[in-house]
Amino acid sequence: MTTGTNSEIPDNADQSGLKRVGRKVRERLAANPAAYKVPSEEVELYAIGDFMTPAECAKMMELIDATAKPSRVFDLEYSDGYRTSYSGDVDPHDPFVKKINRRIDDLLDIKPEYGETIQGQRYMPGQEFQAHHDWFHPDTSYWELEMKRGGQRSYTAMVFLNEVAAGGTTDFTDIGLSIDPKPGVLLAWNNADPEGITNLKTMHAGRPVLQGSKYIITKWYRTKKWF
Ligand SMILES: O=C(O)CCC(=O)C(=O)O
Ligand SMILES: [Fe+2]
Repeated sequence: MTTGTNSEIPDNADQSGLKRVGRKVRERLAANPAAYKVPSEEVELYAIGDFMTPAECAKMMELIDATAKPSRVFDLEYSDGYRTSYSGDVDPHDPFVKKINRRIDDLLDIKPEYGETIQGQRYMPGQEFQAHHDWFHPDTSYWELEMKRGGQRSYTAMVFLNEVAAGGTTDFTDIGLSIDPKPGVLLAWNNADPEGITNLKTMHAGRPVLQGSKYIITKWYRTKKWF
């Protein structure tokens, strides 16, 4: 991994971009009394309560259901054992989705063009998203392509849309933090450390839903224009 201090070394790991986005979000959220910084030395993580109203959560869940194929066979075929939830893009041109999208951009003060489209996820009992990092690992087949189409994933924003009867917590497995889904709550975390180095400690999982269902939206930001 390069440090970016020597201009002859290309910043392949996107350190300067990650550092820049991280700083900007930090400044923005520090000035927002509604943003609660989750106490951790290792991961920069914030929670914002009531980011979406109950009516907005209900509407988003309807959109997720509308894009989700109801068939269980489809779900089984879709699943790769790693992320077993239904997952799909909600229509980015839908005026309501656009409104929520703009609100997240504004909350974090990240350029709208850095943002990937909002993803909806629906977990039924037994479904989960096993421990992973949202940032791209350099040893993967898609790393080079992704670096060219927006750079590294800088920030993650995620909103819980409903109360889960049992299970479905979001666990940051390396720092021993477990977060209960609370409708309307937005979580946002920096995938890098303040120096712009991708942070191993951001390892997290969507634990299996045991009872009921779990709906969330996720939005990932890059360090450059995403396309
Ligand atoms: O479902 C969760 O709690 C985690 C989702 C997640 O990690 C993601 O969408 O990247
Ligand atoms: Fe994730």
